[in-house]
Amino acid sequence: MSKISKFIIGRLRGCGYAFKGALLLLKTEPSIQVQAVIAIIMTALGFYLNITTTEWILQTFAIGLVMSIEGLNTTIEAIADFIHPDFHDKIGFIKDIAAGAVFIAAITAVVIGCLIYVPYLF
Ligand SMILES: Nc1ncnc2c1ncn2[C@@H]1O[C@H](COP(=O)(O)OP(=O)(O)OP(=O)(O)O)[C@@H](O)[C@H]1O
Repeated sequence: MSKISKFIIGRLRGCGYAFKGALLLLKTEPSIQVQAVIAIIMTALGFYLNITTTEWILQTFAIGLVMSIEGLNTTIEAIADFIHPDFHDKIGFIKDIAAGAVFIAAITAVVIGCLIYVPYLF
């Protein structure tokens, strides 16, 4: 097999694992499930109010930002629980700052949502 074929097959396999990981997140993580439902509602609202292309870009970016950081937060929690299943201040700190990153992304998404939708609704 040529070098280029091996490279392409490797990348495709990597995409498969990543897709499997995204499905695992959606199937097992309640926070991601809630965010996915909110994303569907916001997408429906976007179509209903016929938002502009720029607004679609911002909304899509905000949804992707929150869900991907939530995925990383879940990963950090899983690693923390695996390497140190018992209570430890440092594990608490690690989990808290990971959750803090999700909070920052979520606030950013709410601000973007308000900037897009407030002018349409009021
Ligand atoms: N092993 C631990 N040692 C110290 N504090 C912990 C530990 N596990 C959890 N905590 C504290 O409890 C908080 C919640 O942790 P947990 O792992 O339940 O996160 P969660 O956001 O509720 O998770 P989930 O995504 O499963 O709902 C952490 O942010 C941390 O403050």
